Amino acid sequence: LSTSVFFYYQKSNSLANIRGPLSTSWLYGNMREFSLGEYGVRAFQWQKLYGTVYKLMNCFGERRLVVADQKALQFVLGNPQLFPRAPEHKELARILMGQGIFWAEGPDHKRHRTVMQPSFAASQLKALFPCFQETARMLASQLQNKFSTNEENVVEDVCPWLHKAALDIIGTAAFGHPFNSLLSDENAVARSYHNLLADSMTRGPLSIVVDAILQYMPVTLLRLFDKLPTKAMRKLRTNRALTLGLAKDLVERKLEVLKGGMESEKDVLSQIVHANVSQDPQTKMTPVEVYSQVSTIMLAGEETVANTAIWALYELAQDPELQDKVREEIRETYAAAHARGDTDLCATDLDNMPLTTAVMKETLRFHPALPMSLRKAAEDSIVPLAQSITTVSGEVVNEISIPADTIVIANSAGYNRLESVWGPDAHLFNISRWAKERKISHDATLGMYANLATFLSGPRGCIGYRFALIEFQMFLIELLKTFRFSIPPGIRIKRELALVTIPVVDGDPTRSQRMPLQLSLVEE
Ligand code: HEM
Repeated sequence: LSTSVFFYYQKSNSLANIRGPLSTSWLYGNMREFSLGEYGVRAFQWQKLYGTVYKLMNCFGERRLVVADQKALQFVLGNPQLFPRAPEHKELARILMGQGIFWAEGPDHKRHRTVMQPSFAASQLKALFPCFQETARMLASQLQNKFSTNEENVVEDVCPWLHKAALDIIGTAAFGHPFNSLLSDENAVARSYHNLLADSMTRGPLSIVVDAILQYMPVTLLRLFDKLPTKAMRKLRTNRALTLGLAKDLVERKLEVLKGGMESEKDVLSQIVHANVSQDPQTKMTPVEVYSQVSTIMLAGEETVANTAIWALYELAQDPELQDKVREEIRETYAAAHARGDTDLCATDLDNMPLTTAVMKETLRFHPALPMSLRKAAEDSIVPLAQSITTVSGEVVNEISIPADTIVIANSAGYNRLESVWGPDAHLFNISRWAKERKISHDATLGMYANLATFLSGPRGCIGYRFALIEFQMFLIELLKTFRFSIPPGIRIKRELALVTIPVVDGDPTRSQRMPLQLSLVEE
């Protein structure tokens, strides 16, 4: 305890000169305003007031650092050995996804990444294009079934549909295993992912305090959390057991294909299993690690893409003119494919749709699925800043000292709204910023795609971002080709945080994930 108190005061002193909002509560600090209610409202106000790096009070007076500065983010995310995940967050990753790449740190993470990275290469994913296409079409066709004869429009919550479609794509493209969840609810593994994060990541004052207490617990005690008899933990345990069973079957099947000398299938997992078999015994992943990649890919790949596509539909539903323009681009792309003698689009057609791509980039900027990621300083560091900040004492500084044990909140949502990078309209959803003629500041580029922090950056940046982009684009193409979307009268949607940002209908006491949209059929 005395060591904790010593480090706590040491850390408090070094961060004392960084500005930030006053804490109104010793118990909650600023965390209720930061992470509860409509996500982002307060955080963006604070960023405007205090700059791209500011200090936040967590529970019991613990200070955290919120970082949206490009250079500082590059430094923190580019040096995972200096800024690993905190032990309690690593444990949460284990509870959710097992001992896969998301959980692994240091040389173990490098080992996982080396085996897995080639399976997510653009050339590999191109071969999987038909899986993306078929599922996106099935999604549109199932939604079409909601229209009974003569009905001009229907109001439908699009969340379950996008989640099922995202799961089905993971099934076929990532595992070569159809879940068919768009067709029926019979698959138990698929069912266990339904609302998994929204239901298990409780969003309330208690979760803030519990999260703060966890960091003072030894890992052995943290492990007991997994055994808690709560509804949320039971849901997570069931999900993990079912996914593990599936993972074992899948991996065994893929190993048999290899042993039988047959050509390996194209799906991501087959490629991973294949790559792992050919690895040096020192760098191979263990069977448990390979199984854990199944739950990791399921969770990391399903919730994120589904929510991103849901937010894109929300933005398009508010802008019928933009929707028509995108629909026209889709129609032209299909017409060009037919004109060259193809019956269908091919993967390279996706690269020639500037308007659709602009909608995707702007959605990823404006609604990052994971708005922040937490790291813990392993040692004292001096971190450079792209934009200087003014300290409490009035000094203007272009580097900051981050003491060991500080929790750093890598604020991707904040970076994606920086006026210095995105212009004075950074807080507006405006796809024209992606037009070629409008120059976006790239003083210090960040991220894996379009200078966005949405997929983060560095050695732990999203391994599946290319997969996500193809999937997202195919959803937009097939849905906009078939439907016009609008916001039903009297509905206001707000954004809440349940590890990922989810839509919630304002005033809904259940605060469940919902996005009711009005759909009408596009005339042929
Ligand atoms: C719009 C969709 C997506 C977004 C916004 C997104 C975002 C992210 C972010 C921010 C991280 C880093 C998280 C952290 O370190 O705290 C990450 C990691 C990861 N993502 Fe994605 N992701 C998306 C889609 C996907 C897809 C489709 C897959 C797989 C099919 C995937 C697989 C992964 C994996 C395995 C990691 C862990 C990488 C590592 O630790 O080395 N993601 N993603």
